[in-house]
Amino acid sequence: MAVAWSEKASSMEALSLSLSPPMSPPVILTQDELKKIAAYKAVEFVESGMVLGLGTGSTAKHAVDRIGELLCQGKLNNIIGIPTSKKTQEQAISLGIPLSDLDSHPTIDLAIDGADEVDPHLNLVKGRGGSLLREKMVEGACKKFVCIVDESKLVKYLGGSGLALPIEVVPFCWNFTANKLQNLFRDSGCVAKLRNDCKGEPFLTDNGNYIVDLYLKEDIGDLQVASDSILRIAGVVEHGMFLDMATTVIVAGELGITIKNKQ
Ligand SMILES: O=C[C@H](O)[C@H](O)[C@H](O)COP(=O)(O)O
Repeated sequence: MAVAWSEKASSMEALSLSLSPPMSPPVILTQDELKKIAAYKAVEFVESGMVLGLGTGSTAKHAVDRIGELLCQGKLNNIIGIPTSKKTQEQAISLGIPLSDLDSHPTIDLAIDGADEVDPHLNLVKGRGGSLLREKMVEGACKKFVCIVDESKLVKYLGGSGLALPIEVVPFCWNFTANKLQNLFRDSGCVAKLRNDCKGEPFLTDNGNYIVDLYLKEDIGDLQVASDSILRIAGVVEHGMFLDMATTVIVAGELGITIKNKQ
């Protein structure tokens, strides 16, 4: 379902963005504004009393801010948030969103989170912010997972953006694991690189693990086969492909919002 900006006043009003009158030049929105529009639209799915998976990243941050705002205004009540990272946990606490975890709430009504890539079948790449493991645990426990992206995240196939497919690995002999991963996809011209932080040290996930980023030159074919092969390598904790998990993807682009639902 595609909705043009001019017809989509409610999301835009929520953002207090001024729309051009009909026939005037199109409004040029920044990437962050598009992320915010997708996030606000997703929060329209939130109802009082829900247990919510709270995503991580620059897009999900807008959704968490909006949930906090609606709680503060009394327009939402009795929300319980399950954060997907320490950063989101801190943000939610600062906004006064009550929090819990999967141990206490093993079933989540709705999760809202961003993605790094979305393919035409609504498969995702996630984890370029390093939060893929907790995201996969939380979003795997959801009745509904609404993914929110700006249109730059749409790809023909996973890996198609030329950016990384992140794999969380244990630090022990990470180079051994990285070589195994690179060999697995050598026919796709794969290069595996350990992710470093801004100080040049190995990037540490919230779980104390490392991230090996896989750069793929070609489509890796059957994603379920690829997923199973990655997870069979000892040393791999989880990968950033989220296959068949998103129930809805909200895409914000220059021409409007597109809502894609899982078939
Ligand atoms: O680890 C990070 C998460 O998977 C993010 O949801 C993903 O990287 C998208 O982040 P952003 O909304 O900042 O592009």
